[in-house]
Amino acid sequence: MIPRLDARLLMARDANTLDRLHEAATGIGFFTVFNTDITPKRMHAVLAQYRRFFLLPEADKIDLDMSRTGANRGWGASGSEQVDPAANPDFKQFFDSGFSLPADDPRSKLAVYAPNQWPQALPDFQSDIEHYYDQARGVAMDVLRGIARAIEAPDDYFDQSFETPMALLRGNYYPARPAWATARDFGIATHTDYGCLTLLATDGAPGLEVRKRGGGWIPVSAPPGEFVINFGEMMEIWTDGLVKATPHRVIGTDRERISIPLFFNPSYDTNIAPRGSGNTIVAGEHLSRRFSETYVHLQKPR
Ligand SMILES: O=C(O)CCC(=O)C(=O)O
Ligand SMILES: [Fe+2]
Repeated sequence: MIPRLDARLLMARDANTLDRLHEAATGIGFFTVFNTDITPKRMHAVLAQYRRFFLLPEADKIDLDMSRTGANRGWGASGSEQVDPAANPDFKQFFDSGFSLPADDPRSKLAVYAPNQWPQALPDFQSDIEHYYDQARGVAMDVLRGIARAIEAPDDYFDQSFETPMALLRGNYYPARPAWATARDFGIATHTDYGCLTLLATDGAPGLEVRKRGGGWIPVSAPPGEFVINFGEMMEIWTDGLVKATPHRVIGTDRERISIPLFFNPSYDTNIAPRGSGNTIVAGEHLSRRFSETYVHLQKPR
């Protein structure tokens, strides 16, 4: 049901793989890729870094708590994000890092380019995660070049929009579903991602479910080294609805789970209005609005 694509064939512009990419992007909005340059061994090491972080005592994480620092970098405690206004805040924890601009760049004051915040208790965490961030962006850009081809744009159509990407790398930690959880409680409630493309690594534990057109849910899982890819709201807008931003969720099981999405968002000033429409929709404004709707500490009283 969810197509599995070979990254090597995608890079080689294999016709059948491009056809399946087109079908996945314009249909279910999800697929997986294997055979990228990021090996399973590398992925296990990155997953282990995030696991170490999440298992730190609260006292080692509290200084990085976004609801205290106001930054959108660092630690999000359980209950700090509410992606669906009809559900309770998510019970997952997360850790965010992303693209920072040098202090002399006027855009460095924007929250989407804020400086990263790293845990002092884990000496190798920063370098390992920064390295993975570079690797993951490389894979995401390769897939976008395939998408450009699939929507009959030049292969490098998206490239210039990702020179200073608001790309956010997140580690999600889902504990086993708590005993107190009700029907309104989720690891992450139903949502669409905000950006262009999400490259998701997981520890292999099941939990992710993708909404089918016409209703129902499809479970999706991938072992370390295989990536789940989906598209976000900006891509759906940009392609005038051709590429689909599909709702998805994690209810949570009796097992803990770690997932690592790279939200591959373009540069702040990118115009994501439909190609050829003559309109302007600023990517950074869309992203900032979605953050202010879903981060509990930024939400306005309703
Ligand atoms: O953990 C997952 O499988 C999905 C996470 C997700 O949808 C998100 O962080 O936006
Ligand atoms: Fe998501």
